Amino acid sequence: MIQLAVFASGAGSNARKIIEHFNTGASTLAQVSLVVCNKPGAGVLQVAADAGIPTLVIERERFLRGDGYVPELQAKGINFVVLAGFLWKVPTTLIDAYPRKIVNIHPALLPKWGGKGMYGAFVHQAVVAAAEKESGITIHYVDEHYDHGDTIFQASCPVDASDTPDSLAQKIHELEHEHYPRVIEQLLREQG
Ligand SMILES: Nc1nc2c(c(=O)[nH]1)N[C@@H](CN(C=O)c1ccc(C(=O)N[C@@H](CCC(=O)O)C(=O)O)cc1)CN2
Ligand SMILES: NCC(=O)N[C@@H]1O[C@H](COP(=O)([O-])[O-])[C@@H](O)[C@H]1O
Repeated sequence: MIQLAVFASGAGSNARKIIEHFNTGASTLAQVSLVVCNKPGAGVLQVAADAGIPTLVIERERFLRGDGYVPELQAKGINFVVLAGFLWKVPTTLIDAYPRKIVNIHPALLPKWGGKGMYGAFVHQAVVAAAEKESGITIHYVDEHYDHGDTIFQASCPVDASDTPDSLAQKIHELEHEHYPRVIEQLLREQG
């Protein structure tokens, strides 16, 4: 069975949906066996604890300029890494250890509204301020740059004149929860 590590920094609603998909019998292909977080006290740590999944809280210097915690991931038999609201740049040490095995979800239709500083509410604020007519999600491979890796999947939603960053965030979360677990499963099947 494929062992997934989910990396997250915040509330963990996507992590929860991914855990529900892979760890409650819906999938025999893979399981989430580790949740990695860079923010002590983040909600995703409670999501993991509630699901009985081990957690690893990482430190900035070692992650960004050290070994990227690759030894820990390998010791736990991790085969594939899923970023779900993780807010640090993944270093090349980790990318090189998991080629085409690290994916991310971005809450906009890349290549627009991506890059450094474009995360969480900042994305929705920019999209609404620009009076975009649509937004959506992008699931992509992770390379050494922010939001630059090959696109795997996109889904869109309308942005109405009445939308606020919060109402748009709600629409985006619904798209994420609907598609991310299924896209991961499909990708794992295709990779074989
Ligand atoms: N090597 C890569 N690492 C990461 C990617 C990626 O595509 N390649 N995606 C991000 C997720 N992300 C957008 O989807 C993203 C997250 C955070 C930032 C950002 O600007 N972060 C701040 C720090 C924020 C904090 O520490 O609280 C920064 O770098 O100054 C941009 C995009 C995950 N990693
Ligand atoms: N650029 C990265 C980024 O903004 N990621 C976004 O962080 C949120 C995490 O929510 P969650 O903690 O409830 O899953 C998600 O909307 C995800 O797309």
